[in-house]
Amino acid sequence: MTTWYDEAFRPGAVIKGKWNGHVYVVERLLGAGSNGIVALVRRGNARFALKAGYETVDHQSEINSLLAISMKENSFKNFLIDSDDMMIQGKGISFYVMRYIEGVTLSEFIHKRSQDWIYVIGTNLLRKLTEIHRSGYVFGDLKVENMIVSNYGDVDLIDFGGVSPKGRAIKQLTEVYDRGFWNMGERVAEESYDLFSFAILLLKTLDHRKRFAGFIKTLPQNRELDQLTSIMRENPVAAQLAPFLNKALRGEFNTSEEAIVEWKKLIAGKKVAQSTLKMPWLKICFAASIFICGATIYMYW
Ligand SMILES: Nc1ncnc2c1ncn2[C@@H]1O[C@H](COP(=O)(O)OP(=O)(O)OP(=O)(O)O)[C@@H](O)[C@H]1O
Repeated sequence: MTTWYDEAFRPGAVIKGKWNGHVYVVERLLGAGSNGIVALVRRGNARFALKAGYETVDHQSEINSLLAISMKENSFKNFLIDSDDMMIQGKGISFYVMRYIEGVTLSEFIHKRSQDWIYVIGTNLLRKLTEIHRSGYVFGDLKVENMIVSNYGDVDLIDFGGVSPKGRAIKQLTEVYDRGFWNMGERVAEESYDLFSFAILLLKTLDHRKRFAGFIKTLPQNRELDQLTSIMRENPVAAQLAPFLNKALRGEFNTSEEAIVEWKKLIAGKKVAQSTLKMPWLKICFAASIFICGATIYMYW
């Protein structure tokens, strides 16, 4: 069965905003989730990610949250490019256009490079959370799938469907990242809610035994913090981060500003292994030296 988006999001399809009149050409689909469908689009020479929502009310609330956190002078400024409606089969579908972020998931990044990168990525992610918290909001649905990591451990958050004003109920969550699931606190939009998910995200990424798939199936009365602390005992990087992770899991940080200070103290002096840093210039020099050597041999032979 074909759906409205198969036609609207096929490569080469043209999407025209009803109100702002901007024209986008679809390059390819980037992904589809429970709230909407995201495509890589082109306007002139620029590339963007365009997200069309399944439910107008939820979609509008996602745009409002994104607008609210991008009001301040922070890294979310200019993330939202356009928001409009498109007409498909006589029906109005709302969409918004955002910066296109090239990168990979945190798990892929750590797998390709090394676990040491968690120190850099953790700092960058805490900075992002701090920016959102300063705007009076909480991210809500922090998880591996909702962030993109690029070259030097830069972090971008995507999917703002869970962003809630502080003090309100959490509106979108993913079980194992949710402190309510672990009986460790309420589902209220507090900075400590995001910091709990932050700790889970790091533990899930560092856990070689992939225990989280099993945690989902456990009965509520059997979910214990000890299941999480066992990961810290087994993984050397998680063990180093344990003082921070324990505090975040127990809700002992009131603010992300407080958390980032502690994080920085803990990771001071930790470096990313040189072998995992990409150094294109080194490869270029190496290739050039081989070429010069080859050319010299050829000329004097
Ligand atoms: N700005 C962006 N740049 C690049 N890729 C993006 C961007 N935004 C979203 N994507 C891709 O599209 C996919 C789906 O986006 P998104 O998570 O926003 O959808 P969703 O319906 O809200 O998902 P979920 O079911 O997790 O709530 C993402 O996993 C990501 O691969």
